[in-house]
Amino acid sequence: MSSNTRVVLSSDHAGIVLRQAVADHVAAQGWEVVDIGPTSFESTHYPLHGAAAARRVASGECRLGIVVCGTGQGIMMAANKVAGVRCGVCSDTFSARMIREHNDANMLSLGARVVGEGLALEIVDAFLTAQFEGGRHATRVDMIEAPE
Ligand SMILES: O=C(CO)[C@H](O)[C@H](O)[C@H](O)COP(=O)(O)O
Repeated sequence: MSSNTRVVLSSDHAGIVLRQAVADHVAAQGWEVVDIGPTSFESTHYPLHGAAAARRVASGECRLGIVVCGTGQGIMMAANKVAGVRCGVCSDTFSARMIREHNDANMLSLGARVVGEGLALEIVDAFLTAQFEGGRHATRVDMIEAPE
C-alpha cells in the first residue's frame, strides 16, 4: 500500500446514509477517511460531489476515493471527467477487485439504491485490499490515459 492511506468519500443526498456507513467501515480498517460531505439531506447535484472527490485523488492528496449516489452511475461519470481518475461502479465484489487488479482504478462508485449496506461494505473491502497487477494491464491503463 502507498504511504498515503487517505480515502476521500463523497456522495449526493441519495448516498449519505451509505457513505456514512462506508466511512465508519473504512476508518476501522486503518484508513484515514477524508469525508467531504455533504451532511444535509437536501437535494443536491451529484456532478459537484463526484468532481470534488476526484480532484482530491487526482491531486495526490488522497490515495483512493469512494463516491455514492442513487445508482452510482452519475457520480462515477462526473469523477471520470477529472484527468487521472479511473472510477468504476460496482455492485459485486469480483468487479471491485478486478477494477483495481486490472484497471488500476483509484475510485469506486456505489449505488445506494442498488446495493444494500452489507454487500456495499464487502465491495469496499474488495476494492481496498486488491492491488494493481501491472504488466500487460499497465499497457492498457496507459492507453486509457492517452487521450488525456
Ligand atoms: O443516481 C443518481 C445519479 O446517477 C443520483 O443519486 C441522482 O440524485 C438521481 O439521479 C436522482 O435522484 P433524486 O433523489 O430523484 O433527485
